[in-house]
Amino acid sequence: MALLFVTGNANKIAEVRAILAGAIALETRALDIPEIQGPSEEIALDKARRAADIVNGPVLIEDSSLEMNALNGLPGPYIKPFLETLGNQGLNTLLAGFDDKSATAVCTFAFSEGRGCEPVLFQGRLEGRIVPPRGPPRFGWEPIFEYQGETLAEMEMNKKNGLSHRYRALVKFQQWFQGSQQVRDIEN
Ligand SMILES: O=c1nc[nH]c2c1ncn2[C@H]1C[C@H](O)[C@@H](COP(=O)(O)OP(=O)(O)OP(=O)(O)O)O1
Ligand SMILES: [Mg+2]
Repeated sequence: MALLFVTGNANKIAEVRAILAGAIALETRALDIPEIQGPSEEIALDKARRAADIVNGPVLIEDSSLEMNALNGLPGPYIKPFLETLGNQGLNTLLAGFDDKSATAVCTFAFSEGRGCEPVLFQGRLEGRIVPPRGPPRFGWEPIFEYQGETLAEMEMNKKNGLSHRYRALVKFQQWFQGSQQVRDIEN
């Protein structure tokens, strides 16, 4: 049976499909679920509970955040409204007064078995730095997040999908999910 990935973001779907490369069959549903305030982990747990309530079955969701170290981790999970309001140039300006441009991209997946089931979390982190935009504006803050000399926007998709915060989180999820399916096969 296909796993339902709930997100309103088409770029996330494309990346998750490319990273899983068919290892887990995926269905998707575009729901824009309200997000609480708080740490990424709490946001992801709450998003998964709401998604499981809506679809009344097993769901996978993810929450992405961008932590700027000079700002003690802000914007963090609030990166989406910051990006929408300031743009990539404005996100650079936030760090204008600091020498420390380092930042961490964080991807937190949450999987719930269904209504009333406590979700399980899987997190991946990628450390880089914030730079003036370079590369095509394909997806979000890719043009300003530099990793080993290249912005994510300058990278080949395959390369990003083999090292990203999302890849690192999905490796953990895939290992856990396939293990839990095997246990189920033995039990059934
Ligand atoms: O790899 C990435 N490279 C560049 N930008 C990225 C990436 N991953 C997320 N982003 C952006 C999209 C959104 O502006 C924010 C996360 O917000 P976030 O709430 O997790 O995503 P969303 O609302 O677009 O979709 P969803 O329906 O899954 O919540 O960071
Ligand atoms: Mg969102």
